Amino acid sequence: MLAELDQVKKQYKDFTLDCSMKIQEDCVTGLIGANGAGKSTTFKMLLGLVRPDSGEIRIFGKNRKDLSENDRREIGTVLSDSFFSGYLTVAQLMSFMGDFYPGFQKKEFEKQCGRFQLPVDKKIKEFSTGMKAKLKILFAISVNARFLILDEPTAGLDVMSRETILDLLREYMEVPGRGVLISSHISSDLEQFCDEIYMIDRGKIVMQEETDRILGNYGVLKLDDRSFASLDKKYLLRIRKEAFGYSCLTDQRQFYQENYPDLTVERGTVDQVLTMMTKGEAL
Ligand SMILES: Nc1ncnc2c1ncn2[C@@H]1O[C@H](COP(=O)(O)OP(=O)(O)OP(=O)(O)O)[C@@H](O)[C@H]1O
Repeated sequence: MLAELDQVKKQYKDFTLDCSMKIQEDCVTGLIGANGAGKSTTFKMLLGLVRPDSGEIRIFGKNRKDLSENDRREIGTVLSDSFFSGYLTVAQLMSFMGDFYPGFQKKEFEKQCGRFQLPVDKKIKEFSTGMKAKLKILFAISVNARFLILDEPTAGLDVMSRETILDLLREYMEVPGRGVLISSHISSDLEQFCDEIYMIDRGKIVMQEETDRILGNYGVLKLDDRSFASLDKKYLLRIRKEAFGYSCLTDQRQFYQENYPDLTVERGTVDQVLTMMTKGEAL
């Protein structure tokens, strides 16, 4: 296990976070939720930047305070803008990265900069948003950490740049024993990339599921009032009143497809499932 949050709680004035998660090796774990749902607070607690009020956080099986220097170097994260002095060039930054991160692979990093057309002799302040995002991910990957914690690494990027970054992360995951925790409010990113998805809503984890199971077994039924009244509801997770009748979320799509061939049963996308889990009602 790379990391575990066990009933971790944090209270702000009008916000309560109450979160349990497990992040496994060889697995990309996604945290998805609306703005203000608690994603960044969860990440900050994992990184030791926010102290939880209660609960336990373990990284590599240890409490944060027991992590060795080497353990800490095994955690890669997207560096904040403030880390990069905009007046430096990538070449200048590269020259001292090795002092901070002994695992920094300069040659590989340089190669990747070429591949992603990041000019090493241009000042970072002159980079576009997409170039900066790629640079940050490249740095995070190049320190050769076992565990990457990436809070919205694709935020503000166009489709092409997002794809590039996801490709980079896929390559990173080819080495056994590694793992990534990533958040995004773009659910299609997570759908393509994550093995396991946690959904967070107003500080609570409302669902945890393998992506393959979401895409393979979940579905949304669209029914009028009469069909809804006669429906077997035992496999419904959430229902939502609509103008036409009801939308219902199930994790047994096949059951409804086989037993109600006339019903409209849509394949569950991560986005649909999140919407139903957060806006629908439990039965
Ligand atoms: N230091 C703080 N003091 C008070 N409230 C805070 C603090 N940090 C976060 N919050 C509140 O906690 C809630 C969750 O914020 P958080 O940044 O974790 O959400 P998020 O899911 O990352 O959102 P976004 O997608 O917008 O980044 C918000 O209501 C926010 O106002």
